[in-house]
Amino acid sequence: QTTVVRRSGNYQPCIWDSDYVESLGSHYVGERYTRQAEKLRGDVRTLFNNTVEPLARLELVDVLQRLGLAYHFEEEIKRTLETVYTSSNKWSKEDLYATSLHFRLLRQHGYQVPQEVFSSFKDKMGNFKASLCEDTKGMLSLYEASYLSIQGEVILDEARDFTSRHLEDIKENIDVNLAKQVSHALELPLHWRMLRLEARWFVDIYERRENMNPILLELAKLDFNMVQETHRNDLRVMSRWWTDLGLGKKLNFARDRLMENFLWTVGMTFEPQFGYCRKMSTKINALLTTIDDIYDVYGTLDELELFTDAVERWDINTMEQLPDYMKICFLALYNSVNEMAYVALKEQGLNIISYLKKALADICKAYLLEAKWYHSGYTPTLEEYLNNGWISVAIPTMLVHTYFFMAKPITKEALECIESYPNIIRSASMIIRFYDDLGTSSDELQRGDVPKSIQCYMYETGALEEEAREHIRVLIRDGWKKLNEDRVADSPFHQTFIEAAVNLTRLAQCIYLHGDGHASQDHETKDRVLSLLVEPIP
Ligand SMILES: CC1(C)[C@@H]2CC[C@@]1(C)[C@@H](OP(=O)([O-])OP(=O)([O-])[O-])C2
Ligand SMILES: [Mg+2]
Ligand SMILES: [Mg+2]
Ligand SMILES: [Mg+2]
Ligand SMILES: [Mg+2]
Ligand SMILES: [Mg+2]
Repeated sequence: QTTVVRRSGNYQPCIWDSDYVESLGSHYVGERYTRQAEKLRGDVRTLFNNTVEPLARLELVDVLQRLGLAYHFEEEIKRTLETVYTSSNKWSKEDLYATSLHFRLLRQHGYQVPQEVFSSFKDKMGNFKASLCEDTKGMLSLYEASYLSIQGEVILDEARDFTSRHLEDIKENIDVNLAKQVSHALELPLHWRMLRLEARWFVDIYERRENMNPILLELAKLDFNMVQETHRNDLRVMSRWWTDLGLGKKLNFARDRLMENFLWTVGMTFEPQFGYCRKMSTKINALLTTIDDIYDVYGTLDELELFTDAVERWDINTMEQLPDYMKICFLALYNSVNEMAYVALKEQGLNIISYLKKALADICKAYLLEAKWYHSGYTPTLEEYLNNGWISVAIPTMLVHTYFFMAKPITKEALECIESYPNIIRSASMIIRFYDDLGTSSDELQRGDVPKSIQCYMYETGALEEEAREHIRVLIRDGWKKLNEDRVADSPFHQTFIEAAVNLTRLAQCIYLHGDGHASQDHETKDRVLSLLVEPIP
């Protein structure tokens, strides 16, 4: 019996004490708040009906979206955009701000708007007119609109480069609020931002606007705090589940990150009605995080083969062949996933076990291939790595489960294409693989892990690390163009699921923006948890 030398994740212990999480108070519950919110929503509907000028209506739509209130006014927004779209011939050709706002909102909601609407802002040489630089609001609006581009739209690429370059300079001599919005946008375009974080940030910006509407501000704060309350309730339940499950304590080589696994689900769908989806997705995320560490850090190749076989067979009797640490993980997975299947059978009369089992087997096989590469010292080509990496980043498995936690009803058409992973899942997963590697590969390589996209590219081309990172950032930008196409394409999935895939991509971007926000819980991720889940807006 050779002594097995096992690597360790060197992960920090969990900073969120479960007693603290489970003691998080309830503030915004009860009739008083629901009645107040209802009244304010009525006032906003009146405001909508009294706003007739098309540009003002679009600005109201934009503010409602940024404040996180759009989900209450989907009908009003749909009607507004429909009207604007059918009268697009009346758009002013001179006003860059208005044209960009029209373009961004219509594309965001799936309307086909040609990039040529911006041609009138170019000079006879085909460049964007230098005079546009005086119009900061217009330049900012064009910058944001350019991120709704799909592949091959040269005018929008030029618009992105033109505005990025000039917005860097002009932010000196403009009013402080607008300057804040410019630097916020340059850090990350609106289209890529996590909705809840953006709402939290924009409330503070909106409050300082001279033309702000106090009804919108009051509703934005109240709704944010009431939604945060529902998230806190979901979190408390899942913290209790994780503590009772005891997996984080038993397998102390793996990440114990219940809070972050929950945060992923809030990023995916924040609306109160999707509490079940957040809770079940938290279970899947927590189990996959643990299994990822079994494959990446702890398991020997023989053991990993056994675990992969057990998941593929989905047969409780295969447990006997597993080492103890895998027995408890397999049984936790088996019980949790079968319970999810039970709920679908009870509520919708469908046996979905084969779909869940396939998604789990696919990821274990992807994990195993990476482990084989690592243990044999093989560095795959970037293409080889990515063909496996879009699955091993766990997003396809997570989204297949999310579909079943969200869909009412689960449809035959969706079942037929979910198994082969539709484009929306593939493009979101690929981008998240890139974000994950940018954020986690330095630590992963230190502890010993398969070469990641950055290292594969360096190995294949001889590029330096910074060049390789820049290449990955270009692939992310191109990935978003693909995602922009997939998010509006015909599909058997309802828009909430499509948006969940896009939101997961946005969440990954912010988790990994400054390193491994999933494993290292302090700094950015801690502030985010506090502002999103703990501290109400005063
Ligand atoms: C939920 C997840 C996206 C999935 C499991 C934990 C993650 C945060 C990520 O963790 P990581 O170890 O960086 O994945 P990988 O690099 O080993 O694929 C992969
Ligand atoms: Mg919504
Ligand atoms: Mg642990
Ligand atoms: Mg890993
Ligand atoms: Mg891994
Ligand atoms: Mg990683």
